[in-house]
Amino acid sequence: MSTSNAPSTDIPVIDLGPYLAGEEGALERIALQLRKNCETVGFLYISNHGVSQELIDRTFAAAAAFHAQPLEKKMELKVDNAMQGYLPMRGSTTRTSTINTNNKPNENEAFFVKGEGQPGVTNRWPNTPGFKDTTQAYYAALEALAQRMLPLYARALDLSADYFDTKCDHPFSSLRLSHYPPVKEYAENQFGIAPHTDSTFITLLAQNKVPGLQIRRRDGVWIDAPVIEGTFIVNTGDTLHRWTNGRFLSTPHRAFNISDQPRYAIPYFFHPNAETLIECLPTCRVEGEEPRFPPMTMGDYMAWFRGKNYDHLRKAGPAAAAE
Ligand SMILES: O=C(O)CCC(=O)C(=O)O
Ligand SMILES: [Fe+2]
Repeated sequence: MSTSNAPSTDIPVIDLGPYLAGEEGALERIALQLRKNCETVGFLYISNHGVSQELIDRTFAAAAAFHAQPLEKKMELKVDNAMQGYLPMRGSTTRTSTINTNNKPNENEAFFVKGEGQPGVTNRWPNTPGFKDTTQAYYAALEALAQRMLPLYARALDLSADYFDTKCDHPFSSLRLSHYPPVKEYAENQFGIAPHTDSTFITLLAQNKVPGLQIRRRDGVWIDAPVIEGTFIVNTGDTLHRWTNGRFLSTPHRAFNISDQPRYAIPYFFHPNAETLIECLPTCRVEGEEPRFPPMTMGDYMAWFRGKNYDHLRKAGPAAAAE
């Protein structure tokens, strides 16, 4: 594994407290901080976000308990065409990545929880104690947080504060509970999760006790993502990148586990509604130029993304991924 010794980039922590408390002027002030970060890094840290450490810890524990089960038990909930359920070890290869030619499967397994009421979704739950209650509470807390952040993104883009609200009021999101077993030595071009940018509007990633996440700076150097207790990492994804005509950056990242213990990650992937059209925002058009990305609904974009990256959908063909 090619870790670097480069010093970590100075990524400021954005304190959401004043905004969440409704303090006057906080929306505009924090929106400006957000804009600066998204135009230069696309990988930010938020503190005072209102999600309890107890719930975060419980969700990590739910991930650990699920993955500790025998394989046959996990396979009873094998991932379906709506991407709900258990994705077996090496069940994905990140082929949509524009930053690396990923040709080896990711050395992780995962369980996906989807929002109830999403097209084609019926969540199936494992019997591990408290799993459903914990993951649903976590899902709901992070969905609410992501939605609270929408006015910040809207103002950062000089749009009315409620611009994204109706476009993201039944989000096409998911919670992923990943397990990366320790790997002493990764093969050439093999990773816990291969270099990629997320498909999302934003991803909310709880801090991990086991290191392994790296981000690629704009100068091409990979650095260990700083671990800052009490913060979430907020990662701009490709949906927001496309929507802003490339103005907001989606930062390349990857993960390994070279520790001697299992590593779990619990990213919440926030997407707009399936039917929302992702088309160059009015404030991001460049005079006299065509937008950089063709318009696409969120649902179509995700069908393309999933059909490429997840083996069971790749084998089933495009119709299955669009379900
Ligand atoms: O394992 C991590 O820390 C990051 C996971 C990730 O980037 C992803 O699941 O998209
Ligand atoms: Fe990611």
